[in-house]
Amino acid sequence: MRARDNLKCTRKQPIRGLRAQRARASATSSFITSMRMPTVKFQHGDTVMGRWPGSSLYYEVKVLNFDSKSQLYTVIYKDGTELELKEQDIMNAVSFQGRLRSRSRSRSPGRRRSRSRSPARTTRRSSSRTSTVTTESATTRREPRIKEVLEVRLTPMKTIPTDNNNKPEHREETSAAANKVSQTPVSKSEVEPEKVQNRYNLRRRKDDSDVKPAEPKEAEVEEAPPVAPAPAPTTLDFGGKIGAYFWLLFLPAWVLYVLLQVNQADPSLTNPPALPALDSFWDAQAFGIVVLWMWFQAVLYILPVGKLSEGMPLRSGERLKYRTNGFFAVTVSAAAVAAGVHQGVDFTYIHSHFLQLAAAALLISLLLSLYLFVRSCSLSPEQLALGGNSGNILYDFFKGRELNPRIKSFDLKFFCEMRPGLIGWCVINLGMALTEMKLQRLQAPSPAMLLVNAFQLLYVVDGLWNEEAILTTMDLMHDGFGFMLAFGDLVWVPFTYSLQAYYLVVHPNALSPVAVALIVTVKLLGFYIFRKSNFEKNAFRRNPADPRLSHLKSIPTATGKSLLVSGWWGVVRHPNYLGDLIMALAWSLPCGFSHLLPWYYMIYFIILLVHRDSRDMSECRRKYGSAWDQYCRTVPYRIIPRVY
Ligand SMILES: NC(=O)c1ccc[n+]([C@@H]2O[C@H](COP(=O)([O-])OP(=O)(O)OC[C@H]3O[C@@H](n4cnc5c(N)ncnc54)[C@H](OP(=O)(O)O)[C@@H]3O)[C@@H](O)[C@H]2O)c1
Ligand SMILES: CC(C)CCC[C@@H](C)[C@H]1CC[C@H]2C3=C(CC[C@]12C)[C@@]1(C)CC[C@H](O)C(C)(C)[C@@H]1CC3
Repeated sequence: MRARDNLKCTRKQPIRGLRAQRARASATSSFITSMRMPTVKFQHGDTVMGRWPGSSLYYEVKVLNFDSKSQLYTVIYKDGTELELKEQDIMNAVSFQGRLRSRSRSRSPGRRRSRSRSPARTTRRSSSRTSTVTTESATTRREPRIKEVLEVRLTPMKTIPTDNNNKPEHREETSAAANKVSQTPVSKSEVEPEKVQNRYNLRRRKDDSDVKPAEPKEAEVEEAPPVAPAPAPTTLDFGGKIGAYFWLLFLPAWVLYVLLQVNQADPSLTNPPALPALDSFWDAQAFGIVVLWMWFQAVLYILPVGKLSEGMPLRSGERLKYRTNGFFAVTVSAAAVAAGVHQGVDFTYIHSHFLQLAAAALLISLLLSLYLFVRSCSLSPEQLALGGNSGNILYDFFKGRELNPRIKSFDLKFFCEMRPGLIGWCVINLGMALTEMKLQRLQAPSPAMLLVNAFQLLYVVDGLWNEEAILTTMDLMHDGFGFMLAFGDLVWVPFTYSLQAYYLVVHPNALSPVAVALIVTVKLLGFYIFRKSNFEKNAFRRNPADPRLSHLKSIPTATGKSLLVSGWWGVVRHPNYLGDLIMALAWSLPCGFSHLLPWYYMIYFIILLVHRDSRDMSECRRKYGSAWDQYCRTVPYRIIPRVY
């Protein structure tokens, strides 16, 4: 199987200052010790070609040190990054060139052409105005200008030829530019980067905080992450295969349970609700309404209104475009709903047919997940998410295989995450407010109901106003689209996040003006932290040189991306989760303390965010190695300062 992706990479982490000199001096002295070892193939000061861990990229490096115990060479890249490499990943520059030449002779020109780099995949570095070096790719450009970069093209193979020692074979080729290398790697390391990370000691050999801003040099202009097609995950999330079976059954059952509970006069764990007859879940009209709603949202999504935003670079270096017209969609939806209310459409139908509407959404999410799974079977490895191709059908069905399933430019994951469920949640809340007025004979919704409606509407509208920010979240960047997200987006979000409003319909809770003021303060505090921190991260990931972030400090990582270590990301490692949790508290408070049910969201959210945080921590540790460890030392708390 041939990869379409051409990868480029430069590193930019200059080592400066006294500590760096000391590090070099100690590296030299330990090298001198190791020089006595007859087995050392490369000598201190040798200029050789070093493979970049987890990829087939080779860079010119200088040998600094050999550690006879670990049998690792410490090498320094031209930009100052120091890494430890195994001998088998270092090549003498002369023999490397020789292999390139012979490889180049053996390739037909037609084949070379077919693998030429698309200009869209050529990225350009931007200089950083933050306090330390930032090295993210920023804009696309047409003319590759770099002289010192080796371009490598990955060709993932299903079978991995290895030599007798189970070591990967290497094949290289030259492309048109003399200094660029096209390679046809078939090594395990490209298929299993996680393992590679363990095998290599991917760490910078000095304290990151020493690194000072560097002016970008012309020779450092281009980069793309040294990435590979999706490997089979070594560790499985969500309790692995057994966990996936469990969640597949548990999640729909849980939705049913809470929806039946909320209607009870005294919802309680010790007071289980009676199960309705199976056929009462199906209602053709309710199904039609859900389909119509999704269709309406799909139409709004594809309208050529609003911005086309670029997603984060994929493993291939490519950046997808997304129509981020969420605010337009919510505005038109609000106008349509207002027109409906005005025309006398009975929105209390939502309350009276809640189970049937939820069942219809569940059916649609199941069908969608099946479709997603089937279409993912014919995909090439680079289109799969890392972690969704374990080989176990049910696990992969649950976790999601394809990273960015699209029908032409219609992005299914983005659409489902941001539109029908999220906007539907607000319509459901409105339906509950109207039902409360009807059942409790009120002229206007109760203050508690108003607060819940207003807070959650603000959350959704803010998400859609800042829709572009979703492109830097875990789901969009890393997770495959499968049952978990399809169900989460279409059933879980609209039908369980609206539970507080549903609860208030039949469980009124009077609030004093002081209580209202306090709850509003909690919400605003949470919202401020949530918005500011998400803004910082999103703006930084999009443009590390953003002048609005000039006061922030960051540390570089070996991947070229940097990590913010001041501002909100210097307070805790997930300040956006902190803000989100505080807001969740403000959503439950209006419902009072008589029952646990309206606190369900808060409890679920703590579990979800703690789990997400730990998933993200392992992913970041895998990606950023020692820079991540340093970030964790600098910012020791995960979500709540001084607590967790
Ligand atoms: N209401 C809900 O049900 C719900 C559920 C889940 C999440 N959320 C909200 O959705 C939003 C997105 O959450 P998320 O889980 O996707 O996580 P996130 O915090 O938005 O994204 C995590 C990613 O940020 C980057 N990052 C981490 N530390 C950084 C640092 N110091 N500097 C710069 N970048 C850093 C890393 O990605 P790269 O380095 O690869 O860029 C990391 O993988 C959050 O606000 C969360 O509260 C809401
Ligand atoms: C137990 C499972 C069914 C869990 C399913 C998880 C999903 C429901 C969530 C995962 C990421 C979440 C998310 C939002 C909604 C809920 C999720 C899809 C979000 C769209 C809500 C609005 C915010 O402003 C947001 C855009 C930041 C947010 C992004 C993540």
